[in-house]
Amino acid sequence: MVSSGAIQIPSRLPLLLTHEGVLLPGSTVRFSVDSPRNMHLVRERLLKGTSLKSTIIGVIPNTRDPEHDTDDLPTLHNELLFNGHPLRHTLSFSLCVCLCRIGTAGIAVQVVGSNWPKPHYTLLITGLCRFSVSSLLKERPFVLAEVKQLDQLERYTTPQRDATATDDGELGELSEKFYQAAVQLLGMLDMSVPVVAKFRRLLDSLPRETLPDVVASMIRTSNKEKLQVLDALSLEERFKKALPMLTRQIEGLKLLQKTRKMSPDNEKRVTDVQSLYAYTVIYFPNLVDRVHLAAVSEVITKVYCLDIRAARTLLDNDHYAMDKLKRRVLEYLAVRQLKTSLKGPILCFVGPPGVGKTSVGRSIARTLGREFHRIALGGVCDQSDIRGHRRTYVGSMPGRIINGLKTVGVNNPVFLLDEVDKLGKSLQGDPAAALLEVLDPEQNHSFTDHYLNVAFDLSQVLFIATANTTATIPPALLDRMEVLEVPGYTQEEKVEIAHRHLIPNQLEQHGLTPQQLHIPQSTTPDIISRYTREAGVRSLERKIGAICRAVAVKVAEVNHTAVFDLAFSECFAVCLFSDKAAPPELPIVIDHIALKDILGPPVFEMEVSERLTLPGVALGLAWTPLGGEIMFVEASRMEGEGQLTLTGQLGDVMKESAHLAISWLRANAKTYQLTNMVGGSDPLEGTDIHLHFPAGAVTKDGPSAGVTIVTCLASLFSGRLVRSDVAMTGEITLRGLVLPVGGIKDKVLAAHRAGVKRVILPKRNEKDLEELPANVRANLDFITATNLGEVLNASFDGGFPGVSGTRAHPQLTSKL
Ligand SMILES: Nc1ncnc2c1ncn2[C@@H]1O[C@H](COP(=O)(O)OP(=O)(O)OP(=O)(O)O)[C@@H](O)[C@H]1O
Repeated sequence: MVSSGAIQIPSRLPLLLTHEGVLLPGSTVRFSVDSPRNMHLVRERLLKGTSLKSTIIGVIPNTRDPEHDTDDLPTLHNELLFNGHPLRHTLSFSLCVCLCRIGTAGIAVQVVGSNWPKPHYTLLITGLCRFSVSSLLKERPFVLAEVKQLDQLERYTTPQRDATATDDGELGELSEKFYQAAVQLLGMLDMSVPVVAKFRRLLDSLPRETLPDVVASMIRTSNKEKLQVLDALSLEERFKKALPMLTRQIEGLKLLQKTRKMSPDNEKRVTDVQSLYAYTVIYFPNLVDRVHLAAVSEVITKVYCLDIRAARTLLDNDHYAMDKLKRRVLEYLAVRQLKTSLKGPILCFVGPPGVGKTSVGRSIARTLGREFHRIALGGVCDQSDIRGHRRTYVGSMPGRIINGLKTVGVNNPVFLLDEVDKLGKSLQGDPAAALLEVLDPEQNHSFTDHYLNVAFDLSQVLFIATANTTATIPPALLDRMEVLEVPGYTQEEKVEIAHRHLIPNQLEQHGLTPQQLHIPQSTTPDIISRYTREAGVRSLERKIGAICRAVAVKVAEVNHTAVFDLAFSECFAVCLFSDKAAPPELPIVIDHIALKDILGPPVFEMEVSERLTLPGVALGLAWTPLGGEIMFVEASRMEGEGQLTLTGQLGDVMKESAHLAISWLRANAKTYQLTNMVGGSDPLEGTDIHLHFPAGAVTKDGPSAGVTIVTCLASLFSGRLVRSDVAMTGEITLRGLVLPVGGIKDKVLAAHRAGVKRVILPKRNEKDLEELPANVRANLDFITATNLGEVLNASFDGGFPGVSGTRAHPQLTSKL
């Protein structure tokens, strides 16, 4: 059997020396790999290679004890000739043994790595054809050999004359006998089992000459018997070796059926296909596709081998802080590694803009060694954006999922579904409904894009979603995701992020070096507090970019002058060889004055204390999808008829909170000695009240401003100033209770950013404080309140009249 024809395996193959299982052409076998040579082969050939060719390897069965396949084997100088060629290498004993064997060239269709219980890989290999080793080219780090193909590959791919069909001699007889025996075996099995039915169909379409290999790999045979089939180079001999094995299997099944018939309640046909098909997955149709694919596509499937320690280091190197998120991401990756499956919850990172959600997604892809693709979902309101258009439309095209796969060119990328909370809806359907199918691991193995109109397997794609808030994510979609909250950063964290990541990145992007621009650690807090007000670090990054641009101009000017001082030839050399501007003598240091020159006058001032200088102003804390915010509440009163005016774009819930606050204050006016303009005990008598929430263009809603409105009005009616360093949040009831609210972490971070010293919050929110960074907890004084009396007492210096003594609870002082 000499190889001829179009389809050839590579003439040089890396060899996998296996101790378990024998790979026969046409079968698929799972091999566990842990010896040093084989591990090298997987890492350097299968995982690094990107072409289909690099997934073809030679499998040489080695029946020796695996323990002996170590690198310190005794080596022999091999002077054997093999197929007429001298073997020029010094070979280990095990290699000499292996060399005498025939092997099977196969395609690695899957590589799965694990570190538990020890580092190893599991390979799924589909056998293509026999080969013999002509000469060894190298022994380390893995064995590479010059090989000679022994079987033709075309027999699987092109309908051609069957070598045995026309043979009237012994071979024809043998092959017919073998075929009939195979039909008999299948007849004894349960056809309702898909793999049996599939094999029955294949039996007629396969060339007879392939049957011994296929059948021997499927029936119960020992490795020794399979080796005999592998070693049989003549077809006749192969039939002769495999036929007794097949007959034995039939006899065994007959016996089994007989014993089952003897017990009346067990008359069903043999369905124990599992025992018969111990190693086998029939792969012929795939094989045909794969061999053809070799000519057109270089895309292969790589399953990661993930090292959790390396993943941790990578995530730590890329991102400062975010400990909780990083821990959860590592847990998620570790579980996937142990399960070696991709099914699992879809992670959804929820947090304000610029806190690193997208960049963590990018790091995960790097950690897994996969392609990364971001799909922006903001404003998508047509389901064909996800699923594609039907081809009947002019200008139709595939959806974003299929387009993304086309862009990355592999079927297992990390897809970041950015801003799932901003999906729209329109007459053209609901894109969220299409996403349901994409994100459901039970359904997405057969995702159908309207444009392609064939099912596509998305189960290898790792989806990660990001959002600013969960409130607007459709519930069915949210249900399929595991939400990981990413809160904003404290000032100290931002300083660290700036110096570890943002400044070096911006220097790099602007072609500057630390020798040219230096932003001292003492300047960064000023950039953060005076020029940005955000939960994340995106504006901070922009400001640093602006500083870099300004400095780049200076550096370029200096260089220009310097270049003119040079002789022409030197000048030419500078132009040729310097891709970065030459450093000026001293780095340009950005101090407070330089900062003002470059960025202009400060955009934000520490305005809290200045604005709380009149009675009738209080500071609240609000949550928005952009993070926490401080929120002033102002009240004024004038002669009138008890009217309440509310301004500042308030929602219904907030308006109701204002009415509640007024009702509670009127009901408790005597206790707290609150008066109207003429000194009467009903604060609203002959008085109009105007409540305003500044930043009038921004819509505000929610119940959490309740305590702030009460405090603001109490200040107005009593004429006393609210403490200038206090901010508060909490819902109120008509009876004066303080109820818990959401977003505490973001709100407290906002208070901390604004320089507030005391935060009043509902008692039932005390547990949320544990999630705050230690330095924030240490810098703030937390007062937890169960009723409005406690809130008022903590908001005014020296407590609030009427409640002191009776309502000043010792627990008002935080124990944190
Ligand atoms: N903890 C961090 N360590 C280092 N860099 C960070 C960190 N957090 C954010 N960054 C940097 O801030 C920038 C903005 O981050 P990114 O684009 O990931 O934000 P995002 O949360 O996805 O925002 P959006 O919701 O607007 O998409 C990036 O350059 C990122 O590298």
